[in-house]
Amino acid sequence: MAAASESVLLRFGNEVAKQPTLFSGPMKSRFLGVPVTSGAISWAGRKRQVDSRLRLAGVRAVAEAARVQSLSGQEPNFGMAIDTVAEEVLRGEGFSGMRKTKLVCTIGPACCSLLELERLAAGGMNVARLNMCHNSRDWHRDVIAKIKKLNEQKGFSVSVMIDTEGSQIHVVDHGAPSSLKAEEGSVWVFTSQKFEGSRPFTVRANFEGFSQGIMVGDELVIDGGMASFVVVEKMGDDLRCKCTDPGLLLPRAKMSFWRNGKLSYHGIDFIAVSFVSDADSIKQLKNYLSTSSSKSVKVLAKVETLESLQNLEEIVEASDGIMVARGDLGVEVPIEQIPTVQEEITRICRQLNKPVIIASQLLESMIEYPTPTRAEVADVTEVVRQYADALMLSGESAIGSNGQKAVSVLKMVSSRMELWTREEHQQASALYSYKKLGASLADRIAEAICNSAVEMANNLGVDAIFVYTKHGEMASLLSRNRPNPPIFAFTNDRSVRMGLNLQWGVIPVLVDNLSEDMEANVLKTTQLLKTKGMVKRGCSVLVVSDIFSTSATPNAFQSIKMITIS
Ligand SMILES: Nc1ncnc2c1ncn2[C@@H]1O[C@H](COP(=O)(O)OP(=O)(O)OP(=O)(O)O)[C@@H](O)[C@H]1O
Ligand SMILES: CC(=O)C(=O)O
Ligand SMILES: [K+]
Ligand SMILES: [Mg+2]
Repeated sequence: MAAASESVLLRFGNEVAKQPTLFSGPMKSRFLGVPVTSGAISWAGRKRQVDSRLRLAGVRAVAEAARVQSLSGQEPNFGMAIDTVAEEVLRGEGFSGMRKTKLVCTIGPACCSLLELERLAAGGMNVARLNMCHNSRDWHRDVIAKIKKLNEQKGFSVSVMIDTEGSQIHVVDHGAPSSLKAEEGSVWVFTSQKFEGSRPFTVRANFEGFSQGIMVGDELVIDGGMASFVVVEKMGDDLRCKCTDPGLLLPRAKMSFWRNGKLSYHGIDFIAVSFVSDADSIKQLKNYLSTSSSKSVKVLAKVETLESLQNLEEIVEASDGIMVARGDLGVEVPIEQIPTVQEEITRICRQLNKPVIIASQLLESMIEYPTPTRAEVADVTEVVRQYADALMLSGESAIGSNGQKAVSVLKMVSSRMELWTREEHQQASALYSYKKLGASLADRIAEAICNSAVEMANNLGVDAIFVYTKHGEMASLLSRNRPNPPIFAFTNDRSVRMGLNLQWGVIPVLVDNLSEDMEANVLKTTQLLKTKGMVKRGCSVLVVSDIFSTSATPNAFQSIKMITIS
């Protein structure tokens, strides 16, 4: 057999071991015999850390003999979709050119044409944010359609986030202590009259003029789509509304009106909820979504009030991610506290394995001027140093005249800081992350495997991590460790792919099919990447998976394996 590549396969059973059995006996030397590409540092010393971490985690590793594996032989008709921007970078600069910090751009009048959107996507936008506070729903629907078109026709992978209306919208309350279900066809009165307790089918709005300008036929949307009504009658300032889309009415829900056509949630990947105060509203929205056709939509909580800071951990736990909305937050808390609050939120999100976006005023001056201030560059640099998942542009892209340029500034500044942490502070930051992270999540096995995999990847100096993942969980756990090499997450679930667009260092790749045979998955995907010129001979890759290993091992197995591209 030609020694095209040598690999070691480590299999981790799902049960917790009583005895640490890792790396004992002959396996040790075989393992140390893995051909390692440049960058492997002091492996023998580091191995002890890997050992002890895995022991601590109680993971039993069944090490298989080192095997020679040839990655030749192509599978016909195996489809794979990877963002065209990532593809270009890979071809040109290789794995080391991949940016880790993700970019969110708010879409507004300055960038809503197909051409402008394409420029933003080509410039590196990973997620497009649509703020429901502005413009009509037809406008939003049109932008979403354009993004979908670009993804389909030009090979981009831009996720869509809608940001529900915030301070501008009305808060309504039905007075009952918990949520009420609005059934389809039921008729409710929305009133600004104050009353104690609750009245059947009555919801009060917090603002007297809430119905001004509203016409019969308008649509009333609760919490960005939790439930919808159509206005059937105006009675003075009150509105009689019939439920058209059943759902839950939370105490203190947010209400907005729509006219002419319905905002379709089709194709939306994230809902960012403004002015979240506790975990309940997030839980209820997620619960509602889970019973609707929008199951896979991820719910992000915007932290922008004092209350949300007081309930931070429960909010982070309940949501699929956080946006640090520094604009409104800066109104609620003294602005000198924003930097420390931001760092703390970022830390908690990473600890609890939830992506975090830092938003507002990152490059504010660029709304008008073509270059950022030094202070803005320092701010962005600090966000990247704190290892936030994503940076967000607001007015810079939505209404500014230098949107593309602002994106390229974010890209440059983040790439620079990422390189610096990688090369110059590699060890220090690795130690920092380990001390801080610890084992804190529910799935401690997966967590321990991913922590160890990242330590291995960093120490072995591999060029990339490939993770084969059904639900994205392992990809996100790897990302949480902020590894030096980029993480390619292969999944056969479109919504998993779009959801991972927000995660630090993850390049989601959609594949036709993930087999239970890991060898086949690795072979097919690697071969295809090679054929497309995206990986080169000699690259070393650490492979992690949460997919069944072989038919001989009927239980779910997770594995770590190192391969060298032949
Ligand atoms: N779809 C849009 N149409 C018109 N203007 C927009 C649109 N989206 C954003 N803008 C403009 O860009 C500015 C910044 O946008 P952004 O959505 O971040 O506002 P924001 O008020 O900070 O958000 P939020 O209301 O969620 O706190 C807004 O003040 C608004 O003037
Ligand atoms: C983005 C946002 O909502 C804020 O900064 O307030
Ligand atoms: K908003
Ligand atoms: Mg806000």
